[in-house]
Amino acid sequence: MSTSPEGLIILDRDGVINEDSDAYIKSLAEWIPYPSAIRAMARLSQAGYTLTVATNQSGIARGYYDETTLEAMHERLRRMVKEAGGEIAHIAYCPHGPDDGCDCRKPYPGLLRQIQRKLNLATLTGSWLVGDSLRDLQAGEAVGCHSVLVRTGKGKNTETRGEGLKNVHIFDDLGTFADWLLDKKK
Ligand SMILES: O=P(O)(O)OC[C@@H](O)[C@H]1O[C@@H](OP(=O)(O)O)[C@@H](O)[C@@H](O)[C@@H]1O
Ligand SMILES: [Mg+2]
Ligand SMILES: [Zn+2]
Repeated sequence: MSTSPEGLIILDRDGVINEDSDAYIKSLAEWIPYPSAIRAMARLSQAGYTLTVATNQSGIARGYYDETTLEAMHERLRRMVKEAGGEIAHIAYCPHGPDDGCDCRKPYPGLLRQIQRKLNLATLTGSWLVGDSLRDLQAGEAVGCHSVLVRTGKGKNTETRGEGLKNVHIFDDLGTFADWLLDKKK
């Protein structure tokens, strides 16, 4: 099924799909999804939106966990969304640290360009970027996404700081954003 940019949703992971921690999410046991987020992902998927994930995972570069552990988290995420009736088209992650000079660590848009290539899209303009940190929104803005901030994870702090939040839709959580988007689609 081909995707239009407007039908593409790019989700940040930690703090949007699952609980975040200042100590990083270092194991499968520490990866605790928000039940409402899983349900929201299934609803959006069933409504025809293409779901993708773009996540910074500097914990790999820092040696806190490895890519096998990360993949186990993502397998569980894919399975939970599938069991709820939805699917995830692609999960893009940056394993690098802040000093590695990569182009995929948000706020750089490299992960979003990876998703664009994977889905064979000519542009990401008009897609939806949902995050809890300013760097998520900055990555999306760099490629023309609509910016959505959720108050879960670091989102409340991001909102309070207020910097760089022009033209940003703000919702309590992914489920509330899904309600709004699906209502808008009617
Ligand atoms: O929110 P996404 O992008 O899915 O993932 C964020 C995580 O990779 C971690 O990113 C770290 O930032 P630094 O990478 O240390 O700047 C910290 O914010 C951690 O609390 C957080 O768990
Ligand atoms: Mg996050
Ligand atoms: Zn990177």
